[in-house]
Amino acid sequence: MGSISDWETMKETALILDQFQVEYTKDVISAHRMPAEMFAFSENAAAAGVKVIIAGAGGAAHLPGMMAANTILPVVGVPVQSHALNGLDSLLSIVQMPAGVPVATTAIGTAGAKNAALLALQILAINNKDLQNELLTFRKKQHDDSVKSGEQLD
Ligand SMILES: Nc1c(C(=O)O)ncn1[C@@H]1O[C@H](COP(=O)(O)O)[C@@H](O)[C@H]1O
Repeated sequence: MGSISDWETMKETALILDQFQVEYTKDVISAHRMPAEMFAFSENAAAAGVKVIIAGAGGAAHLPGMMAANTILPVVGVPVQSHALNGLDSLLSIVQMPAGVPVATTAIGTAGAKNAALLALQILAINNKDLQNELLTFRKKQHDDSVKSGEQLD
């Protein structure tokens, strides 16, 4: 994430990765404030065994795009809700990548942070049958909880 102030949002990503017991690292690496560290991380990530990068940032959210510029690992960008523009600035900064350097952009805020984890897990599950089954169980629980919530209206 671009700042520790993003943690309130990005902890939702971590909670889901914890739930699936997937190994990950979390850190503050800002393209704007820490360009050398951002460059080193994204350039070395694949060799270090990273499979997917999730980058959350707000405002002029260049971090996901700059990470994506330095690696061919899939990058999932989470637009953190900003105060001034409610995250529309974050969303547009992340989603409007030029052709050739994709960033998979989620919804703004905590829904996006959760979906970033789930999308990363789905990418990892392509070659992992156990993870596929865990994701199917997750979806089934979500389905059953939704059905139950409707039944409470009866
Ligand atoms: N968008 C970026 C980048 C970047 O893209 O490199 N670095 C920090 N930031 C964002 O600035 C916002 C305010 O940061 P502070 O709260 O630290 O002032 C955060 O949402 C962060 O992601």
